[in-house]
Amino acid sequence: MSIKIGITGGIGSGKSVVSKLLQLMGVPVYIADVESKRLTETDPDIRAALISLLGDEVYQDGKLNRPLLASYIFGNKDNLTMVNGIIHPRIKDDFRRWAQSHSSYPIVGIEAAILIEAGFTEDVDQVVLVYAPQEIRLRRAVSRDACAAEQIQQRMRNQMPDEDKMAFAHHIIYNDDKQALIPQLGALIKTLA
Ligand SMILES: CC(C)(COP(=O)(O)OP(=O)(O)OC[C@H]1O[C@@H](n2cnc3c(N)ncnc32)[C@H](O)[C@@H]1O)[C@@H](O)C(=O)NCCC(=O)NCCS
Ligand SMILES: Nc1ncnc2c1ncn2[C@@H]1O[C@H](COP(=O)(O)OP(=O)(O)OP(=O)(O)O)[C@@H](O)[C@H]1O
Repeated sequence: MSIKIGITGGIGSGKSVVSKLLQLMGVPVYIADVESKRLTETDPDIRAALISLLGDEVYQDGKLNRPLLASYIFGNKDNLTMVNGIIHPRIKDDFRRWAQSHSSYPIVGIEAAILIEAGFTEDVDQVVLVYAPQEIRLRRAVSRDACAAEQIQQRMRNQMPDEDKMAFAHHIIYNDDKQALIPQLGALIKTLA
């Protein structure tokens, strides 16, 4: 059985970069953002539940209306909780199956911004926090997504502050423009293996 690591960090922290590097270093990583995109479009139970909450327009030509869902959940905590309650159990089941099918690897990972908030920590052995100060995260996310700072800040308000996530982390990878990532990840793999 593999050691399962949960890779987390708020929006713009650099989780995707860290996950890509880990994959290059031989660690398969389940990317929750990508898989949740797949599941929201293919899982009939998720589709039915989202349509009953938001109406038919939440899907357009079979594709999820992402701006509509985003404005529904990021502006209202109750809506966020409801939608998370529909999608997260499915991601958990899917990750369990995926981990089983990758059990020959010594280490596997799951990358999720809201690993801790969504209770995915129960399904992993160790939590790895990718940390960058909030102003760096905001700058990176704004330039990556070419969107307004306010839009990123709205998502940040719906995530636990990364400083609070430190209490749950077994390992912290600093992605703060001061420390290089590859040596930190090499040391992490050595510690885990
Ligand atoms: C709301 C949706 C449609 C917005 O889509 P969009 O293409 O604009 O953004 P994308 O999916 O690339 O997410 C970008 C970032 O937003 C943040 N985010 C997304 N969902 C959530 C959430 N439920 N709670 C807090 N932050 C979130 C994360 O930092 C994520 O990396 C989409 O994020 C979604 O379906 N979210 C619900 C599923 C979920 O919880 N995904 C996150 C798993 S980590
Ligand atoms: N060390 C770094 N140096 C320069 N740019 C970086 C660094 N780390 C990340 N970035 C850039 O910052 C942006 C955000 O990084 P990334 O997409 O990995 O964040 P994330 O934590 O996965 O965010 P999200 O929660 O939105 O998925 C990307 O455009 C990425 O290329």
